[in-house]
Amino acid sequence: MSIPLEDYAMIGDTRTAALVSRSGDVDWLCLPRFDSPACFAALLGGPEHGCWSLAPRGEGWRATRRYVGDSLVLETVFEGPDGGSVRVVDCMPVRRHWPDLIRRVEGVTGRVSVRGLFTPRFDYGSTVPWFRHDGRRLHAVAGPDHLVLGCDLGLAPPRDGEDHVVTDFDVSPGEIVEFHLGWTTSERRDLPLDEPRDAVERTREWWREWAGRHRYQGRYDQAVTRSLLTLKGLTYAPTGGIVAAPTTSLPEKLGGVRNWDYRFCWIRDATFVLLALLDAGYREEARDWREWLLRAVAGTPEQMQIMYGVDGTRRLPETELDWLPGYAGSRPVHTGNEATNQFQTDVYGEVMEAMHLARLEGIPPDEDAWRLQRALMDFLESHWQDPDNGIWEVRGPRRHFTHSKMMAWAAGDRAVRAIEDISLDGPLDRWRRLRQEIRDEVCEKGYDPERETFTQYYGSRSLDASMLMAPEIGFLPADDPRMRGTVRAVERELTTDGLVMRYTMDKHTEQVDGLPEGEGAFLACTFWLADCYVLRGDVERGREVFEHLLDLRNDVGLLAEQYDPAAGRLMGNFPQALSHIPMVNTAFRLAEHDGEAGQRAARSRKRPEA
Ligand SMILES: OC[C@H]1O[C@H](O[C@H]2O[C@H](CO)[C@@H](O)[C@H](O)[C@H]2O)[C@H](O)[C@@H](O)[C@@H]1O
Repeated sequence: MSIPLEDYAMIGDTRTAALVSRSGDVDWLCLPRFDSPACFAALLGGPEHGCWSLAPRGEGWRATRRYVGDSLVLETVFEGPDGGSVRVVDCMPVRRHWPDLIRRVEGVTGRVSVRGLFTPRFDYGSTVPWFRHDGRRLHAVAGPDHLVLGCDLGLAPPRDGEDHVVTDFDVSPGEIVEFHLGWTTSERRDLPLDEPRDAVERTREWWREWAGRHRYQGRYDQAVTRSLLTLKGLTYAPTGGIVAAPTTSLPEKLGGVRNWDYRFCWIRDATFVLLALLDAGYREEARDWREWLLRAVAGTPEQMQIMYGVDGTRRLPETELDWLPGYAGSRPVHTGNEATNQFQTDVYGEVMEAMHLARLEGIPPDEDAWRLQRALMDFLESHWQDPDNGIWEVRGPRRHFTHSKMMAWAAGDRAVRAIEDISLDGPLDRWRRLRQEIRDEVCEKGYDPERETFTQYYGSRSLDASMLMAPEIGFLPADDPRMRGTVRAVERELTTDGLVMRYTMDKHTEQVDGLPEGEGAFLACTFWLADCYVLRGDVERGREVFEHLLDLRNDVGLLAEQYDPAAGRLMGNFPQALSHIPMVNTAFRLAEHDGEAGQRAARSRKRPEA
């Protein structure tokens, strides 16, 4: 049985990220960037697929861990049955040149025997490297990759016939042993590794300074700060792109086939991150993301994709890694994502919203931005009536998804507002008419008056929790009877143990999404339900849902995409931006009601039209 996702923590350097387990194993790390092949892939198999463990020897050790202050520096304390204890500090210095990972072991009490077991496997666990010892450091090389491992104790080369490196040592109180792992390309013979001692402190300080700049002030400060740090950790600094999660193929159902690669930039997810960061006051990241977007989508609007690689790469072919058994046996394991080629109307609304808010927030204008927006509107005017794959990226036939049309309305609305509020130049009357036409159609075809709810797609009886976003985007106020009815329907038909499934799962599901049914409750949808309560004035009910979600975070404050209420486990890729974004949003919303924070971005002042 695989290690529960709850047992993992993320460390990262804003270019890639590693998952470290509670028992001291680095089980996932892609180098040099998020979407590179993993050199430690035990997460999706076993230690033989790449793992670096560092922990006290023997049985009976109890681990407690935390991030050191507001940082991505992880500290795990192991306490032994005989009173001995040792602290392991893990971090990835925010990168200047080469990616590196530091693991520091500190003796706390007693004399403790520690074992390091270094088993790199390149290309997602498939390639055993050649090891070389240069008298000081250990080198593991294969194909394009070269890992360099240093340790102030010195390291022995692997023993004959062995393809891993064992380091046994003892530490007493106050003693420190540091390991420093760097990556470079294989043609380089060596790597100038930084002096690690103060790298840990510098890394901690870098994150502390970043976290200290947000403007949330309220009772959920710790949760908000951790979510913001996680979102920053999912940012690819060189380009401003933001990945949906640092992992691939963590299943939406244990043993299931819904296993996808999330190490890419979805326009939708990245826009939501941007809005949360803007709310929190991070304008630099917002500006970088806007620049990334403008570069990524450059070209004709017909060619705009719903996701790109971190550097704007367009082709992300979906392939199976058939040698990996998968997390808890969940196969296939994928790299790349076929959803790249889908048509999803909502992204036009998200781009229009992001650009509009960036302006309202005073992000310095970019002359290409409005030109791009006008081109997108031209495209949307003749394509909003096309069926699409929807927010959930169904792999079944395209349909008229109600959420997609609502987001087309949002695109029209932001285009109109850009002219009305900011005096940009455009066909105001035409866009006003378009906006009205879409609204009328959605309210007629996407709403079931008999059941008093918006439905998943025109004419269907299925429900979809994405409808809960209608008040947030300004389509209808939360206390509109149609929204109240939709909330009742979601409570009745999509909610299990207080958590919301994203859409109706029944015998028709496979026809709609093209995949066998079965997955956990979708955490972002549950936050959206909380938002609906708060927005219509049921603040305590919203708070209850929010605090229930807070309880699902693991001990270091991280959430996956989904939660399986029956198994009591986090499911899906981890940690997931789409879950941490609404954590920030809902906390801001509650803070406004509590009178705790009045400085949220302009977005909160926007009120839906009836
Ligand atoms: O469930 C099928 C789809 O699942 C993935 O998409 C989900 O994750 C995306 C990234 O967070 C999110 O934007 C989308 O709304 C989610 O449904 C997967 O990437 C798709 O390939 C898959 O069809």
